[in-house]
Amino acid sequence: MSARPAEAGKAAVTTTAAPAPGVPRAPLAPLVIETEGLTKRYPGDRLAVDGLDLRVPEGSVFGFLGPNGSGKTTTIRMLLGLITPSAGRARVLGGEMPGAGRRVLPHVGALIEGPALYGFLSGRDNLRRLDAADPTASRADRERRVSEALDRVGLAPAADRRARTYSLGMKQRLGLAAALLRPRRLLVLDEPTNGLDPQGMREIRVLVRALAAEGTTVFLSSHLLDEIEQVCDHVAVMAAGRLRAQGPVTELLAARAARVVVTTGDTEEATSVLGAHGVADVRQDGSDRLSGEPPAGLDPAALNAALVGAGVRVRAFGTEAITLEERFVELTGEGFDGGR
Ligand SMILES: Nc1ncnc2c1ncn2[C@@H]1O[C@H](COP(=O)(O)OP(=O)(O)OP(=O)(O)O)[C@@H](O)[C@H]1O
Repeated sequence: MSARPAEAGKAAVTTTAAPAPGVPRAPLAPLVIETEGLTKRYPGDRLAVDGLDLRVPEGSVFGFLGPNGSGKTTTIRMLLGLITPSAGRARVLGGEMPGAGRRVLPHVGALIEGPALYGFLSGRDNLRRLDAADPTASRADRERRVSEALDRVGLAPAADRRARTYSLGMKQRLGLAAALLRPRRLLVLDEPTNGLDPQGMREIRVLVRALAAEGTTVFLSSHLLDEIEQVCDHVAVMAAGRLRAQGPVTELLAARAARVVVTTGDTEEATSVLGAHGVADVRQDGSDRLSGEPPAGLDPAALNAALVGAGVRVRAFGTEAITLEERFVELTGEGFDGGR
């Protein structure tokens, strides 16, 4: 028998890079989602998710990023016990899914593939109906719960309009209100801003941030890098059913050296000096601008001195941090729709 949700995941920890000697390790957050070798093979031998080891720390806003078809929805369906894995295991709030679903799922709010709403009912009546379908929700408090959930997502002014008159963003927010009818430890949102205009996207982002600030862990899938950059502190990158990287966004960027950038008219000579010092992937970005990846441990100042020493007339020299977008393209081998 696994631990109760309230105690869930206490033994599990996130793995982070080892601290420098003498630097105390930061306390590690318990995990709210942890999978091991999670795999889904659909009939016809289509491997949608392949050996996924996912670790989602409590309190994080965790971005599950990957191009369309990379296995995000399939993973979410397995996490929520909607489909059975072909292999591996998934633990959510300390409970093994799908077996622990009854105990775990009341603590998990989910929004997948758009909310199931009745267009002819008002937003408020939709929530009343959903609340009434929850056997653990007391009737006496229903009106209060429904009003609070509508307030939460900023829909109180439109609460008594029919849902079919709502914009897509309002419908998404109503779906979120449904997920928030009771307090949740974890919110799982599958592409929550899909199809929304910039205003609708902003509304969802504000809500996600507010929920995270209250301590709810938010697991959010997206194929939009922009969205992940703006709200998430942790990220996992999927491509073709496999996990390419995961961890705090800052660590993911730090794992890769900045590029050196040299501005000079002597591009040929500079290219050969850079090459001789092990700078890889040297690119000429303009008529007088070169950039490349320095080897680990190479002091940029020494490289600058070497260029000058070789007679290269250096007009500017510096390093340039890699962007999240460049890092993800590297990890997945595919471009992302930046949503810009
Ligand atoms: N029920 C199914 N039967 C067979 N193949 C499926 C099924 N559902 C998904 N797939 C396939 O599994 C792969 C992963 O799909 P999935 O929907 O999990 O990806 P995704 O990253 O969520 O993409 P999207 O954002 O487009 O939904 C795709 O190749 C998809 O065609």
